[in-house]
Amino acid sequence: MLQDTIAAISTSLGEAAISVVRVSGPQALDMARRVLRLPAQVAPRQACLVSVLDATGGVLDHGLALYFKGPASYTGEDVIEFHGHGGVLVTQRVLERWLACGARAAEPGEFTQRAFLNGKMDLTQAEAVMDVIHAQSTLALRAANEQLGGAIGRAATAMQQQIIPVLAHIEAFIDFPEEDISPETGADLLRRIDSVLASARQLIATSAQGRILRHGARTVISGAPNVGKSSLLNLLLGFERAIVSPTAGTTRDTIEEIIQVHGIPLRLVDTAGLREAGDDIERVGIQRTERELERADLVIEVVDASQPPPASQRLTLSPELARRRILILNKSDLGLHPDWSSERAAIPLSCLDGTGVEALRDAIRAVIATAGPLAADHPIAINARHQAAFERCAERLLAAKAALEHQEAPEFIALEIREAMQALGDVIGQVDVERILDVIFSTFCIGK
Ligand SMILES: Nc1nc2c(c(=O)[nH]1)N(C=O)[C@@H](CNc1ccc(C(=O)N[C@@H](CCC(=O)O)C(=O)O)cc1)CN2
Ligand SMILES: Nc1nc2c(ncn2[C@@H]2O[C@H](COP(=O)(O)OP(=O)(O)OP(=O)(O)O)[C@@H](O)[C@H]2O)c(=O)[nH]1
Ligand SMILES: [Mg+2]
Repeated sequence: MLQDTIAAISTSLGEAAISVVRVSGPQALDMARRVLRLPAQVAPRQACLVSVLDATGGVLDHGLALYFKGPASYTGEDVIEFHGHGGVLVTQRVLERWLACGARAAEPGEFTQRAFLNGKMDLTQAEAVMDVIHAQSTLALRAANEQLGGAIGRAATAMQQQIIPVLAHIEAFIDFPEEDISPETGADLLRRIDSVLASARQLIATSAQGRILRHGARTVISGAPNVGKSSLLNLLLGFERAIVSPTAGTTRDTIEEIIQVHGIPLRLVDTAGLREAGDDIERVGIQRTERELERADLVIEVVDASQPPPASQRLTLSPELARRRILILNKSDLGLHPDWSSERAAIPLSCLDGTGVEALRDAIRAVIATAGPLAADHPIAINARHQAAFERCAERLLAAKAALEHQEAPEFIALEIREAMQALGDVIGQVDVERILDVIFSTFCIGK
């Protein structure tokens, strides 16, 4: 299957200064001799200025060709890159030339999949490639680069290295059924298992941060109509995204935007003000608000603090969510009504003059940090797939511990430990690869 040669436009299609068409596979250089006007000798990794020829020998484009001789390439195969002019039509025509000369259009993620299959990177590194591309904040990018550098793969491998001697030890007892595992040996094995368990738990603890860094912390701005929710969204965004007006019920649908606060990506959701609904549209808007609140990582509750606290209309949040709520006393430029002074943790703010925005940013960072270690001091942040695998590993290790403590048959203990090993292998893509590969690479961009 790896015998064919694939080609794709690796840059995004739209008018740009340059674009890259990338080709990988055993026929890459032969095809290049037909598609490009190449010199007789092509030195690997040396850019040369060439023309792309159409079927009749006419010129389609001029650009730079790069030849990477396998295995010293991204995919581990022979790779040719053509860096041409970044027009939509010209780039598509260049790709068509490669296809006409026998290349196959690459599937999404296929270049990186080949890099993985050829041993250029482990599975966590392959996943990190898309994390780097998707990163929307400094911390997300740092965590992605850490993973691309192999940090998670190394952690999983180190855990496997710790388990291997335990497994070897227990398997030795399978071969000598007359011997029992001595209490000292048992205690030593338990200690080693515990140490791997501790590593697994440490990594699992980074998954909440991982989700926030990859997908953004879902931050719902909510409150009664007209308190300034949309004004706050606009203020945080830095431009007038949402319509602001003195009419209550201006925002009817939820509005989502991504911002970065102290390096953390936030998915900000502006909502329809919560009140007894006036019409059907408003009722649907309010239902959406309630749904958003259910899955929020953070709630910014806005009140008009120039007015006394309303009798009703304040949010009722689950205790869990209440800990992740920030109360904003908006319209502080009009003077704060004294009845709000009992709200000690609340932040006075004005969307008109910008007072309080820094205090809000700091509060957001503090609340997000309660979800787990921040990437700044601990750049490892695992994804949901790694989390599931590390959890499976921890479960199997716990089962192995229990079996060891109850002096069960070594065959049984070994089975549990082998499954823990396999879970770690899944993280880096060592075993049973086919099952997970398609799922991962199908989410890639074409040409990556
Ligand atoms: N033009 C271009 N830019 C790119 C890529 C690419 O494929 N082409 N990349 C692709 O996504 C990323 C860079 N990643 C790369 C990783 C390895 C190799 C490579 O040639 N590796 C060889 C040689 C290593 C070396 O010289 O030290 C190897 O691993 O053997 C190239 C790009 C981002 N920028
Ligand atoms: N004085 C003052 N007025 C503000 C402030 N923030 C918002 N306003 C005004 O309050 C009114 C309502 O603002 P919006 O941002 O539309 O309020 P909202 O909460 O999104 O309202 P709905 O979408 O209708 O629920 C507008 O006239 C804003 O100009 C503030 O900090 N100070
Ligand atoms: Mg609004």
